[in-house]
Amino acid sequence: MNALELNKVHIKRGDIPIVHGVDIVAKPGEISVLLGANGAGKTTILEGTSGVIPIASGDIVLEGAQMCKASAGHRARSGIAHVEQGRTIFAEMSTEDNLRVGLHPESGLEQAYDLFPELKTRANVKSAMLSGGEQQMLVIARALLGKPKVVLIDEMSAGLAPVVVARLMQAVRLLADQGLAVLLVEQFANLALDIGDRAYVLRRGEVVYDGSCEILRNDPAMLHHLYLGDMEKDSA
Ligand SMILES: Nc1ncnc2c1ncn2[C@@H]1O[C@H](COP(=O)(O)OP(=O)(O)OP(=O)(O)O)[C@@H](O)[C@H]1O
Repeated sequence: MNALELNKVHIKRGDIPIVHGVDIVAKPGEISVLLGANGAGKTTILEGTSGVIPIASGDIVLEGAQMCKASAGHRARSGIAHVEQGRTIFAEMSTEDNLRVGLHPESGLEQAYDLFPELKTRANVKSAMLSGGEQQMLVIARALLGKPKVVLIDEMSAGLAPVVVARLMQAVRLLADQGLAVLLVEQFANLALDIGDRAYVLRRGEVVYDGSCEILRNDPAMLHHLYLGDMEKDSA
């Protein structure tokens, strides 16, 4: 069964239609990668899915249960974790206290420290003092401790050094290998395609590619064309 399904989802920002009837799935054990140029609507889709913003129409289904009328809190408790852009930490609190905020009653902190041993060595440090990469590890680990069924990750690599991004990508792959469904929005398409299973390319709010990551990884010209589409014609 799919962990998460978006069926014919339309989303507006104010009165402006941004996302036009997208179908997206995320399966347990897999990474679905959502790619597209700036402004294509990737963040809007994640926010509509987690309930940060409402959707105009369509269905959001989590393990067979309709979510589109549920509050953001209900969706989170039901198993949709959203790692938003911008690394939202409680800066004055220690790493460990930040992790405890997300802790499911049946979880311990070990899962976070197993995934990112780096955080254990920084457990008692005020999280404002962590590096950008460590802060990103912290927000991903915190999302994990709520025992989600699907995790939505938005541009985790923003502003980080390539070696740190590679470390994060490896950890996300591990999460999927442990059975989680992941929907990953990423600016570095090639890195995401390296770890992903299924890819979606979004252009101006529409899915213009839905298929394997491998095909796109092996065809950079196709990827380029999917990103730019008729903008190439527009500028010709
Ligand atoms: N809060 C908002 N109010 C109004 N319009 C918005 C808002 N946030 C985003 N938009 C518009 O919605 C469209 C899609 O934005 P979105 O952030 O979803 O794209 P994206 O694909 O995630 O882009 P990026 O890679 O730059 O983050 C853009 O035209 C953007 O200007």
